[in-house]
Amino acid sequence: MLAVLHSLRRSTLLPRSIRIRNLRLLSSLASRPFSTSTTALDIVYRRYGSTDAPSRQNPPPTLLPDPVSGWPTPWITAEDIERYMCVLNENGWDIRFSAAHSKPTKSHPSRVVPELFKTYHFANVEFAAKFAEDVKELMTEENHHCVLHVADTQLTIYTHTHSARPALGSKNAPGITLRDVRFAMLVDLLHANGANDTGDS
Ligand SMILES: C[C@H](O)[C@H](O)[C@H]1CNC2=NC(N)=NC(=O)C2=N1
Repeated sequence: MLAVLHSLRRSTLLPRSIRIRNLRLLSSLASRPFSTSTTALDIVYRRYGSTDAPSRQNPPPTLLPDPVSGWPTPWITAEDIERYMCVLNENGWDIRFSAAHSKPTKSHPSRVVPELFKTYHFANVEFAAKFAEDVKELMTEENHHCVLHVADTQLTIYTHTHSARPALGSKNAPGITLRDVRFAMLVDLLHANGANDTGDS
């Protein structure tokens, strides 16, 4: 790494501005511990500064929401979005509005709802299918049910909470709650823990 720094400093091929920017970039990389891959766990820990190796058994105490009890569950608040969504988004989760997975009710046979979703990529169909089975087990453990869409070597997970309500509203309305945030993080931890054997790309 240092050799690269020296060669860049000497190279006159690059305009001075790019040379300096590259040097700053490289020196910052050189000073940081070299990580081979950034998994969900790394991002979570880098953000919260824990040093011990995380695992599903001991997820980061600062970030993973506690299990939520009772229904309807309040929607996530603006503070929740600030605290959780940036990390989830860094880990590949996004939000969309769709009626595809809403649970039909008498008053709403079909309803557009917000849902968290993420697509995982695997080296082959078997790994994708195995991970889908692991996620189904997690659904049972958490008593929280999401939609899995397996397409060849890709697995997309959609989650929202059917029995939910706006934090301060009175009527129930499906939405994204801390149940979904917790579930998404547990799936990422499951994936990060199993990354070596699912061969995900
Ligand atoms: C009675 C049962 O515990 C509830 O219906 C649970 C089951 N799993 C669930 N899963 C999801 N995604 N939303 C819910 O509101 C929900 N409710």
